[in-house]
Amino acid sequence: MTKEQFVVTAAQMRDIEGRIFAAGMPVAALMEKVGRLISDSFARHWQRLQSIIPLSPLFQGGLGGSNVGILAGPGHNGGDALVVARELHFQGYQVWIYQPFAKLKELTSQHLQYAQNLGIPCFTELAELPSCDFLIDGLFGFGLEREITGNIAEAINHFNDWNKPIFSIDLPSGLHTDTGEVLGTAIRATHTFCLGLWKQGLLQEQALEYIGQAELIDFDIPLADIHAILGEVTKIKRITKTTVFDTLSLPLSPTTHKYKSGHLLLISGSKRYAGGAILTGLGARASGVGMLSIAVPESIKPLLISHLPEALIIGCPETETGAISHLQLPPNTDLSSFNAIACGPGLTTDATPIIEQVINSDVPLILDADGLNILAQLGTISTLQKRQNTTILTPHTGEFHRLFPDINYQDRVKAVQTAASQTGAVVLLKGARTAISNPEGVVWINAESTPALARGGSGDVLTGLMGGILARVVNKQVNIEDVVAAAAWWHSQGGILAVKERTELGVDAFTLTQYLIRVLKLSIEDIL
Ligand SMILES: NC(=O)C1=CN([C@@H]2O[C@H](COP(=O)(O)OP(=O)(O)OC[C@H]3O[C@@H](n4cnc5c(N)ncnc54)[C@H](O)[C@@H]3O)[C@@H](O)[C@H]2O)[C@H](O)CC1
Ligand SMILES: [K+]
Repeated sequence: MTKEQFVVTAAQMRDIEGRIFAAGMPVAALMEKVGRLISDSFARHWQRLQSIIPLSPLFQGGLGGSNVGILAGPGHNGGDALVVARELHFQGYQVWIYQPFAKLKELTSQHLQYAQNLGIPCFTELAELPSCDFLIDGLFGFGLEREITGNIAEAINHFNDWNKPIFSIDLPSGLHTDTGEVLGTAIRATHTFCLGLWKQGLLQEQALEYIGQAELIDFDIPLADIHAILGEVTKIKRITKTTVFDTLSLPLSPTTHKYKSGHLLLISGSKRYAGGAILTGLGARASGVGMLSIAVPESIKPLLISHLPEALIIGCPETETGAISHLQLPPNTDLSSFNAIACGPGLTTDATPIIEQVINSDVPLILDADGLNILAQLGTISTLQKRQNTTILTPHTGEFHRLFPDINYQDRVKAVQTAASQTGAVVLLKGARTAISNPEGVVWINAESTPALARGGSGDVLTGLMGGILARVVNKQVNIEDVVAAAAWWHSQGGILAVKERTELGVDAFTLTQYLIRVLKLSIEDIL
C-alpha cells in the first residue's frame, strides 16, 4: 500500500498524528518538517504557474520578488502557513501575513512572533492588505469544527473575489474534512497541498470546485501508525497506478495463449443502437482479452465484423423493434463457455429475456445501461438474490436511482456500500469521483478523472474494458472490486491523456478507445 491509497477522516488523522507525538516526535518538529515540504513543493509549482499568469509590477524576476499573501489561522494549519511564510521570506519573496484571530495556539503564536521580528508585515484588517501575486491559505485544516461566520467568512469571500491563485494547506479552508461540504463559505483553491494522508472530504464530488489541483505532501507517517488506526484492511481507498498494475497482471507470461487470456462474451446493441455494441467491443479489445465474442441482433452483424474483425460476432434472432430476442450461441457453446459476460449497452429495454438468462447463468456478469434498466424493472434485489457468482453493476446516478430508489446517492460512499451489501454485487457509481464498493463495504474512489468523459458512449467503452479485464483475470484469485477499480482508473486516465492532446471537447467515445493502449504504455514506462 503506497501512502497515496489511504483515505482518512479528521478524527483518524488526529489519532494517527497523536501516535506520532506519543512516540516522541515533537509537534514543533513535525510542523517545521511539513512547512519545509510545502515550501519546496510550492516553489516547483510557482515556477510553472509564473509561465501562465501575469505577475504584479513589483515582480523583479526569478523566484524571489513575487508578492505572497499568507492567510494564517489560529491553529496548527496557521502554524504551517507561518513556517511557509518565513521560508519564502528567506527565499526572497515579498511576504505579508493576514492574521485576524485574537487567540492562537502556542506554537502558532511563536511562529507569528518570529515572523514579525523578521520584519514581515502582519495585518489584522482586510482594508490594510497590499496586493499580491498569490495567496497561501492556512486559515483552517482538519481542525475546522463549525460553520465559518462573521469577519472570517467575509475575509474568505473577499480573497476569493481577488481571483489570485490560492494554495491551500491540507484542505481549502471552510471544507468539512470528512464530507467535503462547505461550512458557511470556503476558499476556492487553485492547488491544495493535502498533508500526510488524503482527507476523505477531498474525494467527495461536492468539494471538487474548491480543491483545484490536489497533491499529497508525504511527511513520512509510519505505516504501523496508519494501520493501528485504520486497521489492517482499510475500508476506503484511493485508486492508484500501483493497485491497477497489480490487478492487470502484466507483463504477460511468455507461455500464455489466447485461451489463457480469457474469453469474454459481450451482449449488446440493437438495430437502433449499433454504436453501443461497437464501442463496447473496442473497449474490450483494449483490455487485451484473449478471445472476444459479441452477441448482437443478426441485422447489425456485418457492421460489427467490419469494426472488430478479430471478434467472433454472433448474429441473434431479433424482435420487430430490432432488439435481440434470444441468444443463439454457436454449436457446443453455452454461457458457461465464457470466463465473463458484459451485457447491456445499446440493448434497449425490449431484451428482458436476455437479462433474465444471463442473471440465471453461473458466469461472472457485468450489467450496464439497459441491462440495469431491465434489472430495475425486474426488481433489483429480488432478482439478484439467486445469483451465486460475481455480479458487477455500473450505473450512472440516473440508473442508480432506478435500481435503488430508496438509497440517497448524495453521499456516494455510503450509497455504493448500501447497494453492494443489499445486492451482494460489486457496485460502481459513475461520476466525477467514481465510487466502487464490494458487499463487505470496502470502497475504492477514483480520484482523478475529467469532465470530458461525460459524453454518450463513454460508459459503453468502460463496460467493454472492464469485461475484458474481468475475463482475463477472474481465475487469478483477484478481488473483483480491484478489477472494477482498475477498469475505472484506466478508462479515466485514457480520457485525461486524450484531453491533454485534444482538449476537453475532443474526447468522443471512439477517440477514447484509441487512447486506452497509449495511456497504458505511458503508465508502464512511468512505473518501471
Ligand atoms: N496536529 C499537529 O500538530 C499538526 C497538524 N498539522 C496542521 O494543523 C492542522 C490541524 O491543526 P488544528 O490546530 O487541529 O486545527 P486547524 O488549524 O485546522 O483549526 C484551527 C482552529 O480554529 C478553530 N476553529 C475551528 N472551526 C472554526 C470556525 N468555524 N471559526 C473559527 N475558528 C474555528 C479551532 O479552535 C481550531 O483549533 C492540520 O490541518 C495541518 O495543517 C501539521 O501539518 C502537522 C502537525
Ligand atoms: K487551509
